[in-house]
Amino acid sequence: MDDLRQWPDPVVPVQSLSDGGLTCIPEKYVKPPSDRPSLEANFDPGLTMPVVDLRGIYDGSVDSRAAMVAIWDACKEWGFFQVINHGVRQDLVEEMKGVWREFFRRPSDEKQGYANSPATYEGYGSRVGVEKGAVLDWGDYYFLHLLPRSIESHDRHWPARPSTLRNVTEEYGGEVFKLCGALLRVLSMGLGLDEEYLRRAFGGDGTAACVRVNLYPKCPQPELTLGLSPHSDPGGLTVLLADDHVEGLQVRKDGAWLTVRPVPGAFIVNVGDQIEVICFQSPTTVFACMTYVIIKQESTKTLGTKLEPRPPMLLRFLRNVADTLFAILNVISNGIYKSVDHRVIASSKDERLSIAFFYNPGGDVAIGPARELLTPQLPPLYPCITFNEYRLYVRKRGPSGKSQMKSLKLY
Ligand SMILES: O=C(O)CCC(=O)C(=O)O
Ligand SMILES: [Fe+2]
Repeated sequence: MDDLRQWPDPVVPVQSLSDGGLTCIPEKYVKPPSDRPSLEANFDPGLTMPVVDLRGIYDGSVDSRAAMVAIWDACKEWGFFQVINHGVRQDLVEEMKGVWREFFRRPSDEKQGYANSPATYEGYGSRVGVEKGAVLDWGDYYFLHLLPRSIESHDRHWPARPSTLRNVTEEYGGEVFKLCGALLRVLSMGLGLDEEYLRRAFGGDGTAACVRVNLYPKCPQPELTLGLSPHSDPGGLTVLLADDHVEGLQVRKDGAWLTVRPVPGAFIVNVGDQIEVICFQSPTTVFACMTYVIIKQESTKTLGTKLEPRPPMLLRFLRNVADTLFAILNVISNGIYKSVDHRVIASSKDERLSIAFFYNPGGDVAIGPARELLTPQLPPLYPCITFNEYRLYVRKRGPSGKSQMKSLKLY
């Protein structure tokens, strides 16, 4: 059993490395060549993530049907979209960014007083997963539970300074929570389900929410590392407030990594694993997922033993075939909302701040494919397990490094 009370190696905040004025990044942040980002040609102007105006959904002042269709399509094709006129006050958004920037500027000793452990991740941290000697990401974060009240982070996990941080974060969390409720109604309707379906499936009043504030300090060698490794979000829906000035988020689209250009004042929304689990599984998707998992597992097993009886190039080729097959067949099946891999690249120019709000099922709520969407001929693709079990399984795998992060999805 992994010891979840402490990290396997001493944790050094990336901020302290960056402030120290390094010209080279330490070895343990250097990714293997196949995982390194290409810093050019990763923005395709012909392929931009949909931006949806939510005005009509709130007040009926414009036709909301077009916005709903845009959201349904985006969830199937991208797993991501941006929203404008989202109902969260802009001054609150600015305050939220302000208090967290201020926190990260506090003295290092003060921040270390909130250092987190892998048991709950609450507090100030810099790594994910407890695998000893793992290649690390170039980023620090602060993680807090907001809801339900019964698991809201204890007072000791909340930074005392700046003094307005807690109030602002809770108010912001409350507003974004409402936005997620509205979005879940739209997503339920897109599946032909009753509009409260997904909200109920997530546990109604027991629905959970947490926030992860990410700080990616300036990096002297962004071509060798990543701010955040590829992963899909394990929960329900994520609402990301991205930095106004520094880009960094990349989304996997048809096998390529595309850099997202955040629209000013917008949130970036993405579908998490639990929504994909609930969605309808068409036979084509089942076939695609099975093929994908089998090839992927085989190649991981072989790589995992370090025997490498086959040359790594062949394995990489097989993985690419699996990824491509998965992408193509998913497009053909066109029937589900997808939880899509994303990652963050580091920047040599400036630090980047992002605030991810996670709307998750209650920990004890069992999530499985919607029965209403299954027929006897259509077996469910995913097992029905509680979100806590899912998280435990995820955590046991130790999310670090690309292949492990990618294998976190429970098929
Ligand atoms: O910083 C970003 O743009 C993405 C953050 C993210 O994916 C996460 O916190 O799960
Ligand atoms: Fe994420």
